[in-house]
Amino acid sequence: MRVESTKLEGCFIIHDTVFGDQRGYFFESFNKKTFLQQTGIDVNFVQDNQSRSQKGVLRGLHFQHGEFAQSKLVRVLEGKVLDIAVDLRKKSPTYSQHIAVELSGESRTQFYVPRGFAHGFVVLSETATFFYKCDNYYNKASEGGIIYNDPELGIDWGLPQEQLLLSEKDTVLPTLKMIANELNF
Ligand SMILES: Cc1cn([C@H]2C[C@H](O)[C@@H](COP(=O)(O)OP(=O)(O)O[C@H]3O[C@@H](C)C(=O)[C@@H](O)[C@H]3O)O2)c(=O)[nH]c1=O
Repeated sequence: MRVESTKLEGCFIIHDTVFGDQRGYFFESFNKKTFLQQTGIDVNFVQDNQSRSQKGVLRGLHFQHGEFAQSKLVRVLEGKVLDIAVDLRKKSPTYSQHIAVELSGESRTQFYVPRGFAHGFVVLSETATFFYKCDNYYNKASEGGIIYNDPELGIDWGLPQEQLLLSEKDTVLPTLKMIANELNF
């Protein structure tokens, strides 16, 4: 496992060590001890999620407030996505900045998004199966979100607007400025 730091403190890109042979391949997709050694984070994942989406589907930008804040280790099993994390930690020097990471079934790259970030992704391939581990349980009442096209965030999602497909809920999310006072990360 090789861990790459990013411009946003606490966000890591993870390249796994893959063993290939005539049967196919093998790799450890998560190892708590190695993860701690390489990142310094003693994470305790309690929930795994999987979703499948067609091209142009944009899920996000999502987070959970307060005691239900979640860190996520995300990856793509099949297909290709552009994954986005936005820093919502008020005291962070990179507050409101984001990072974009391409994840695919082929590269098997993983992305660790710590608590205090909004997260979202858009599907670039015909379909994509997205898988992620979370260190806190889903809690509907704690759900928060930021609109994907917040002009102050200026995220380039890599696809033309007319190709994007969002849930109804995700089309009416507020801008970061509108909810900045409620954030307590
Ligand atoms: C996220 C989640 C949703 N659900 C339910 C609620 C709802 O009925 C259905 C679909 O939920 P959503 O529309 O919120 O799913 P989705 O838009 O895929 O939400 C996810 O988006 C990505 C970007 C994230 O970062 C995740 O944390 C999560 O917020 O699944 C759960 O039961 N458990 C969960 O952990």
